[in-house]
Amino acid sequence: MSHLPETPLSAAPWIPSNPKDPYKYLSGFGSHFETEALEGALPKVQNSPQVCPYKAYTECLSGTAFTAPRTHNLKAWLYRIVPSVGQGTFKPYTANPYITSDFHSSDPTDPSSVKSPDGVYNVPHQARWSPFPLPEEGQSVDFLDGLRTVCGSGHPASRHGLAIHVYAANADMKKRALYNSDGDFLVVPQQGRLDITTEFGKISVAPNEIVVIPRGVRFSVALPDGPSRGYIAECYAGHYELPDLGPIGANGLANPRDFLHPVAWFEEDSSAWTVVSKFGGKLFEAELRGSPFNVIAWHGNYAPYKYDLQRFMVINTVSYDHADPSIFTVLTCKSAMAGTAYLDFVIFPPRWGVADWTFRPPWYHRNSMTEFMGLIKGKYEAKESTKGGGFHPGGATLHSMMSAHGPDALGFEKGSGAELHPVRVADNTQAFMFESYLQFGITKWAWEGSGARQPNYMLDSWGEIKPSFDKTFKGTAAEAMANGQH
Ligand SMILES: O=C(O)Cc1cc(O)ccc1O
Ligand SMILES: [Fe+2]
Repeated sequence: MSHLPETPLSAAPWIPSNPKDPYKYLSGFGSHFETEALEGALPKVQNSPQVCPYKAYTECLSGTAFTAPRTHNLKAWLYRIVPSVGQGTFKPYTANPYITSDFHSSDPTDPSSVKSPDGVYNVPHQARWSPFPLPEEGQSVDFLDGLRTVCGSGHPASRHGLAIHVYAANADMKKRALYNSDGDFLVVPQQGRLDITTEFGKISVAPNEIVVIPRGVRFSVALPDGPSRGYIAECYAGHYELPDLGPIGANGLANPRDFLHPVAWFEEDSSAWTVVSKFGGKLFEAELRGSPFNVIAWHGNYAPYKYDLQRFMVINTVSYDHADPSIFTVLTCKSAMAGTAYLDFVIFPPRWGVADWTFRPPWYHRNSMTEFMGLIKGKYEAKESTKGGGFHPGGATLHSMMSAHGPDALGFEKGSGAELHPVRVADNTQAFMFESYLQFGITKWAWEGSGARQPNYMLDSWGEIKPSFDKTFKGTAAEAMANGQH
């Protein structure tokens, strides 16, 4: 019997991840765009004429220091009905106390408890969470109030580190806009589309797509599909870039033309709005004189963008061994250390598995990097066991630097007994990893407040692993060699 699918994959239709997306986009990672919602709204030639077309105000939004090298310099020029200074005084926003950037205990060796005085857990424990809870029926929670910090490292004040958040919401943000002073938000929806109005225009993003909202960009989220959930990686340092391709060549992985930026869109609304700034990990609110979405035209290379993960061109072995997961890097936020990321965004997309003589699932390992994983849909290879809850869409795992992990007992059994035909791996699934060279602290909400952490994850996954040590067995590779296959 053939192990190949009955319908050839090449005959299957290409279905985009977001077929209902109503918006138009500008394509190209890092391009310098021009877009106007009113014809002639962009000043010709210069950035700041004495009086702008339509008597708009000029405003510059920079994503890097003025003096950053040209290859990394990011900025946008916005032409708006009123400038962003049309705002009241900031005061603390207290409705959501679950966002933080305090990740390091002052006494990590506290012998009485692994819990630090500020409620952060700095522990090497392998952790797994069942799907994070959605708002209960009768509750009305928008994207802003549904944000929860799970873990992170460093602090935005020194522009070093990152935070990982999840969101769970069931209501639109209405006349509230959020911007992040601390870093870029990389949003990975897991359930429900996000209809995001930004200063730069509108973006629709569905599960299996991602969206990046850069530092400073004001946005408001509506939920056309109702209850929504997802993950966010926030980098306090630089910005997300496409990874270098090295010997892969000029093409492959995430291709630049598949990154989509909004076209200018504005509304004339002078009623009272609220703007919320995340600043130093805390939230502050101020009144706005009118909608912040009043930009009639913009140009530049600093703008939000989205990407359909289905467009990722997957590269992997066609000979032997399990390749390092860095081959699946979509975006990276580099540190100053060569080849070492603050944060790599890595996916585990549908693909063919063809490796000969090989244990095909991931190997057991202890990584010098920290690995946070989430699941958008389907299941993740090598996590076969559902004991204690399993790894499900909307859940997460954290394997901190040097903390041992790998296939669970059942995953090992299946992987070491599998017939090595070409097989489809991860069809209709999408797992992802936020991988970082930093050590993470885990928030009190994630550890105990969410109710989602699986306390016996280690034993449930790996407790049944037993030695099958056999002094006479020379290994499958030796067998293959003896048969002249290796
Ligand atoms: O731990 C994990 O499941 C992520 C992972 C996947 C893989 O294929 C190789 C290494 C790795 O850390
Ligand atoms: Fe790993």
